[in-house]
Amino acid sequence: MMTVPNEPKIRLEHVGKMFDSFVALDDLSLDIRPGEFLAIVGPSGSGKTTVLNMLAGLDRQSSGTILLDGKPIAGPGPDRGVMFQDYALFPWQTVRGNVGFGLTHGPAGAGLDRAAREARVARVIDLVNLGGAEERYPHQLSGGMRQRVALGRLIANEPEVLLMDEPLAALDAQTRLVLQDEILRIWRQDQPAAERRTVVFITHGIDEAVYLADRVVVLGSRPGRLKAIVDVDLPRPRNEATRATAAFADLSRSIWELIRDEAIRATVE
Ligand SMILES: Nc1ncnc2c1ncn2[C@@H]1O[C@H](COP(=O)(O)OP(=O)(O)OP(=O)(O)O)[C@@H](O)[C@H]1O
Repeated sequence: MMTVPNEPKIRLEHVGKMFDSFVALDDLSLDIRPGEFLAIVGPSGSGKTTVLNMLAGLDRQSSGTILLDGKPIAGPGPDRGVMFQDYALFPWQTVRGNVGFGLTHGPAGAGLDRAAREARVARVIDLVNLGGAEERYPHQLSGGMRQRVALGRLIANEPEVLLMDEPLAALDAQTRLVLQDEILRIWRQDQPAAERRTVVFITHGIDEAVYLADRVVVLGSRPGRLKAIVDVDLPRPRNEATRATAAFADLSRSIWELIRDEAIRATVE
């Protein structure tokens, strides 16, 4: 990886985003550290997806600067992988075909011969616990399995930065908990930060943000703006016991208090 120690992986400096005269995001400055798991929470309309789209290079800020490894983001690139809530799998491709799609058809596979690509796909399928389902098609999979495929496709390309927009929101509560642990394992929470990828993870779930993240960025709305950055100093590796601690409950409550009024307002307007 190109990461320079002590330099931020991503730096946002006074970033603003307008849609015509509507301010979707106002003056956001934030450093994201290499290997960090950063969660973003905030009420509906606070600009979470707008931030992620700009980091992905799918949209451009109206003002300010966004640097990745010290260089301005000019568009999408293989150094960043994106996963959405309803990440559309290719229905005509099997699990193996979907996981390997970026390697076969995208820049991530350049320089890998067929055997190397197949070996990587097999390793990733194992990693996301889809062994035995390689030849199944998306319509033959549960929602949880489909998001595993999407996760596999994301990491098969080995991007340095994972950008995830509510990837677990469509799943039932139990499956979501299982996949949270999978994401932490894949992120290598038991390894030093230098061994990890950088993750930016948007969620509506405050508990989910606290369970997963090193820091939680809390955005406010109207206009979208930074409200607080909360350090989550819960020890790693985290597991079921983590959720039962008083520290976990305290952190979740304090984040909820930060967004409660706006979240309630967002439901009645
Ligand atoms: N292409 C667009 N054109 C006009 N307005 C937009 C566009 N994209 C987003 N917005 C507006 O910008 C604001 C921020 O949107 P964004 O999707 O980033 O919020 P969010 O925090 O991700 O919301 P949610 O939690 O509902 O997904 C919203 O008020 C939205 O309506």
